Amino acid sequence: MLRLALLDNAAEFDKSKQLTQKIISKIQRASQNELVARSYLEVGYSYYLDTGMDKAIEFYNKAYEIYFRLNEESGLADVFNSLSLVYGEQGDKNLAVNYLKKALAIYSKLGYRHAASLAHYNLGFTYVDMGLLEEAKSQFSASIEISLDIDDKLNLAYSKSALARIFIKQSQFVNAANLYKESIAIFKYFDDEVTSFRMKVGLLESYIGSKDKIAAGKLFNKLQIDYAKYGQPGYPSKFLLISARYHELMMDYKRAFETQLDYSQRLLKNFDRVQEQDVEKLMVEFDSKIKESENLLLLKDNEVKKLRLEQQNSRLFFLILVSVMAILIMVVIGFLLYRQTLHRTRFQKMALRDHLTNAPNRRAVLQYAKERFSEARQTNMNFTIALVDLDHFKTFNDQYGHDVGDEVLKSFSNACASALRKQDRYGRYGGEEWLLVLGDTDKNEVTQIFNRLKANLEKISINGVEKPLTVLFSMGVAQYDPDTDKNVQDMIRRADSNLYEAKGLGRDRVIQ
Ligand SMILES: Nc1nc2c(ncn2[C@@H]2O[C@H](COP(=O)(O)OP(=O)(O)OP(=O)(O)O)[C@@H](O)[C@H]2O)c(=O)[nH]1
Repeated sequence: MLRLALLDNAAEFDKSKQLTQKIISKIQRASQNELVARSYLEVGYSYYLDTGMDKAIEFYNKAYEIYFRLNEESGLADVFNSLSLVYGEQGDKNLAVNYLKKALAIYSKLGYRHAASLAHYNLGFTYVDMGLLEEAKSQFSASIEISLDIDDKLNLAYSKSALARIFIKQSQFVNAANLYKESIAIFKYFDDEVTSFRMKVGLLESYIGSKDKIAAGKLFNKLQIDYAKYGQPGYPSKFLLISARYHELMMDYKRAFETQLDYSQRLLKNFDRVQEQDVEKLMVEFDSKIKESENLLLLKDNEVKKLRLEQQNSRLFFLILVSVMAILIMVVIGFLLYRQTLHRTRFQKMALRDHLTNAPNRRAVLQYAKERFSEARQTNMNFTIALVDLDHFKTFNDQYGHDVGDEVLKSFSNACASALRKQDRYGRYGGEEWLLVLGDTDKNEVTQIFNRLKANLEKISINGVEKPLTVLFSMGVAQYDPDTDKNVQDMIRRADSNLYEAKGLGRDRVIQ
């Protein structure tokens, strides 16, 4: 199953399909028990990642039949959750909502509060897509309430920022600003500067909305420095769009125009990368909004003519007015383009997070590793990857139940977040397997990171478990070697074989 996950991540879908067939034939020979149902879920998820939605539904339904026969409610809830993802992606939002509600009812009944808060969160986003903002608000509020109760800081921060976004849509800028501030404080606590930056852009948008020039000015200056650090070159960052609105607020129309133009050009380049289907949809809406823009242009044109008659001597004034009109049109067009991409960007973001631990998922961390790899090839800089696998993790599930196993995974994610340095990233790679991507790091520093992580996992308190638990893990490391590594998968294979060796030598160690 882990091999299947590795192939999915490496986008080696042909091999993944062969392996899938093998798993299916083995499953068919095995007895119809819970393990089989879990395997169907995994195979379904593999098809989902490869956009084989019909096959994904087929396997989720097989898992459903077994869980239904076994009367295994938590399994049923997982199936509903998975189905909601598929239908949400296919655009059937009503069905996605129905499945999420069913999963939520079960998680609430069983007291799986973490899973319930995530289901509220996902429901909130589905409602936003359907334009049901009040329903979305109550889902995000419920997610906030549970996250506060179970002290899940990350989910709390994400839910608050989602709620803030709705307040912005409803022009309740003071409420939005307060929520963004609370959310920023949490991301700072986790040292997550990149997400903090995104939230601060939301805060700036709130200040601009409430026309608070002083607060907006201070924040804008800070964000310009952050943008140089955390912005993606060439990408149509939302920060640019908000910057244009900021300059407009400050009546610096020239900069507003230039920034808006820069944003629009990046956005147009980005269109090449979106699917044809998305573009068609965008164009339909774009056309109708262009007509609105033309009407606006006509209106403004009349105004200009009138002003020209009244102020024929004032050439300068005329030029300023034309500039303002151009900016207005660009802002309207930019806003429409932004609305289209927002939808897609949010789903992309959700697709990059692990639902259980809130950590980056395997797709996200692998993408990051690939970027670091091509950077290292071009600049000859060093970088390191490490595969981490929890030791005897199955015994946590067997001894204390699946719920405690989930908590152990969350604790491991939190331990990673505090043990790693600013230049490092991590993500959940498989069930209890994690991938760390480390910046320029020698062997000694790898050992230090291993020890820091180990120290963080020495005494973990978990609700419902009397004594603190100690979580051990094994780590396999690979340094980038320009002579042998042709792609990041070569490095992962070497790290995997070191991990295998660490396990063979008795676990609880790092091999590099
Ligand atoms: N609670 C919980 N368990 C999971 C999750 N994903 C995978 N698992 C379980 O993790 C266990 C992994 O077990 P094994 O692959 O045998 O490995 P292990 O027990 O960690 O032993 P070693 O890796 O050999 O040290 C399986 O029982 C899976 O069911 C999850 O999201 N939550």
